[in-house]
Amino acid sequence: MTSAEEGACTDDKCALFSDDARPFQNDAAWRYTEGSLHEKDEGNENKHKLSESDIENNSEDRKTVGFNKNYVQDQETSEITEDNVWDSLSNSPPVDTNLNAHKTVGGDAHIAKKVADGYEFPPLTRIDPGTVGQSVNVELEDGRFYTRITRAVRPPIFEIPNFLSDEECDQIIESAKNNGLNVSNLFGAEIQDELNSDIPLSEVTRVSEQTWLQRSHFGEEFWNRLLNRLARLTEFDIEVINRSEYVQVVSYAPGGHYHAHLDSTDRYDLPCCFQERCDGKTLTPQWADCCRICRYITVLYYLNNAEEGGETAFPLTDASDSTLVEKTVDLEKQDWHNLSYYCYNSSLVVKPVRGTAIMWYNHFIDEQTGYLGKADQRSQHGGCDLLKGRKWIANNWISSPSYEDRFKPSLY
Ligand SMILES: O=C(O)CCC(=O)C(=O)O
Ligand SMILES: [Fe+2]
Repeated sequence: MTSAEEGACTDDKCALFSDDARPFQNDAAWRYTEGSLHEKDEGNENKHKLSESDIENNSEDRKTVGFNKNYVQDQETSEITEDNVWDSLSNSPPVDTNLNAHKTVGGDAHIAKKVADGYEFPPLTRIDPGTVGQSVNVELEDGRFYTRITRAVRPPIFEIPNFLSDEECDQIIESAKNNGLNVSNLFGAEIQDELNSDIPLSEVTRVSEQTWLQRSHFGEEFWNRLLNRLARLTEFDIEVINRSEYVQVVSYAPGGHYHAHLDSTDRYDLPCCFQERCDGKTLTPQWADCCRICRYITVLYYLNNAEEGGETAFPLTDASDSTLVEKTVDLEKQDWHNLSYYCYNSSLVVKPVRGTAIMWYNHFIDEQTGYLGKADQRSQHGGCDLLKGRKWIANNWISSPSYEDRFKPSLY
């Protein structure tokens, strides 16, 4: 199957998007797309169409209805209860009997080395963000300096203007269009159920289309350039970047959004999905049962200027411990997940500017092992309603294993 055949939607199933904005020509069936590169789900149909009246109703909802108390937390987000919320505030390792193993072998955990029969993922590091507003010149290519601006400290969130050139943005968008885009799903949950239901569009967790780009879609030269720039930006071994997930390109039409979520998961009893998928399963809801997403860093690229709306919002970033506790218990009483309503109340709101990259950490570092620790609730974020035009972004997630799996090869 060619990639064009894989990644596509038929005309009527592409109806989330207006004709002039619809770049998708080919006609394979809709399928789960979060993490699914090779499989299609013949049965999925997108019955929820984003019409002009939807968009009007959507803004009407925003004005008059307010937050729907029945809103269900994004499945990609870990369940938070009063009992475990304090865990998510600290760097403390999870209560996990496997940790005993770390104690006996942990002495050399911080020495990264190539091993004869494979690769050892190095322990994790974090760039010191300094203070909000701080600007540092970093040499991301030989002789070429970029500005890295601190936008938040907990977690560190950086903005790097002009990280991608206009030509590079165009090339990524073109490759994505050629590859074909499909309705976006959630890790472990079918968005189709929400789209098919009667709930207003503003209550649907994620409304966008996406595709995955591999090295071959970029071409060797562009890929290597990007890899090097990313390695210098993240201060990671180039092999760590190379062993991470493919690049996810996402496109939003007016009314499109992605409510607040974590990009990673917090299940310590499961292997990382970039290293293992159970029984060869490739469709997200299935593999969500048997592996967890391990995205230490998100690097998000804005590929165009969203005409109006479409900001990336971080509702909890830099929140005090007490605010975080207050905001993450009793989730059914919370309003901050729904960015159709909450966007501009968020602690950080980033306007999409073509070529800019934003980068942040989704996990703490486990203090005992130096490897992947708990997910950081302050990294909750999402895309606000796009009001006009079209928004194109790409996610470059930097995957990282647990200490125990540091020798396990990546599937990428
Ligand atoms: O669209 C945005 O600004 C955020 C997208 C996002 O968080 C995601 O795709 O995981
Ligand atoms: Fe995200």
